[in-house]
Amino acid sequence: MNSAPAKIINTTIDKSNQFTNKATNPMDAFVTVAEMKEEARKKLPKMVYDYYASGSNDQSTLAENENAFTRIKLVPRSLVNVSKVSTKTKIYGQDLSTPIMIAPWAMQRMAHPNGELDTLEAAKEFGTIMTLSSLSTTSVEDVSKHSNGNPGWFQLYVFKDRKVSEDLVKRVEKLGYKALVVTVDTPFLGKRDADYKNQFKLPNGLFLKNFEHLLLSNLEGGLNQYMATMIDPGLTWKDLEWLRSITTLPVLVKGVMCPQDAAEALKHGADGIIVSNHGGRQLDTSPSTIEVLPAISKVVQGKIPLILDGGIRRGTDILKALAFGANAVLIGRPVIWGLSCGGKDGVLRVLNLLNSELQLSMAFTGMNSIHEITENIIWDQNKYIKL
Ligand SMILES: Cc1cc2nc3c(=O)[nH]c(=O)nc-3n(C[C@H](O)[C@H](O)[C@H](O)COP(=O)(O)O)c2cc1C
Ligand SMILES: CCCCC(=O)C(=O)O
Repeated sequence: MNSAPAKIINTTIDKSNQFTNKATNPMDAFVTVAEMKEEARKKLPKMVYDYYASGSNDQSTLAENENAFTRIKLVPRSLVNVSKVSTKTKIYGQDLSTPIMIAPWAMQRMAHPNGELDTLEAAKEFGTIMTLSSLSTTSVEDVSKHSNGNPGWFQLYVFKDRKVSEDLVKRVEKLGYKALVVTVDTPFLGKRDADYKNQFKLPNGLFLKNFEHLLLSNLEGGLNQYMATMIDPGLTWKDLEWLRSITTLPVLVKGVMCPQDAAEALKHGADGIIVSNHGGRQLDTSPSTIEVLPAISKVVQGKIPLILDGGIRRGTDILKALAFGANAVLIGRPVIWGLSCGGKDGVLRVLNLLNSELQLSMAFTGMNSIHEITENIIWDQNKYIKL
């Protein structure tokens, strides 16, 4: 018997952040980040999809980033007035509609012709911040111009030739970027097997736009060789002081996975810490980010903003990160899939889905605002048996 094709029900999210079945945009057909990933897989060339999706080696950290969230249980609370749940928050004095920000990810024009510009538009429309990668396929100048001089944050890879990095820092400071995110987990690029097999290279017509003038903009020798040639593996904590001396922008350190490194970051004047294992793309078999967050939060003690990324695919994941001490989260792959599926509208859909799920899970745990969220909403058998 032939069964009729399943009817697609488009689900939109209304002003009070509830899911309803009124379609307004084709992107509303997607109800989960996982569905958007599957659509992106079908749409993108294999070489591009593999580069975006891959983790390093056996991809066990990539999987663990997601699985660790599922193992953590939340405690439902009843009869708390949750008629006015708000996800609003602030970072460095800037108002945000959500604690969800957009992680730096390289080469966005492989996902959509408008690349970084569409991601930025979605971030701004939603009331959040995008961090632009050093390795963008749109220049820092064009991104800034597109946002009327308010482009968000900038991610810095420190080059062997310090002058290249110093010039870039000066450029972004002048162009209105509001913070520098220095990535410290990439002295070399992790071994992502699929990129070797596919002999990854930038598709014709795309370039690393920030370095065109230096002839550092093509990747003919492959990603690993490019990074090994350009990036300084000799970077140390002392260089954080150098970086702070050449800019007035807040400097966040991205790629901290151990409490001792968090202490070093504080000692050397970091203005923020991003707990990250680079989305499972660097040291395989390192722990998930949510697992190490409590120990790092204990060191940071709220002195500077603490942000987590890695494996966030649901609103409940965000709630758990906030409960363990993060002030905000970054999302990487969900945005990649959103941009691939529908440009700006696709990224907006991802932000809407995750924020609505976050809001719903806040209501179920009796939380009305971001700053009320503590570890008390995490199920801990020992704690509850003792009560
Ligand atoms: C395709 C891709 C490119 C990335 N490029 C950069 C980059 O240029 N700079 C950087 O600091 N991190 C980069 N990252 C890491 C992300 O900023 C972030 O740490 C990671 O994606 C978070 O994990 P998630 O994808 O599970 O959300 C990249 C990640 C991916 C998947
Ligand atoms: C040469 C591209 C490196 C960008 C990056 O950080 C990543 O792919 O994880």
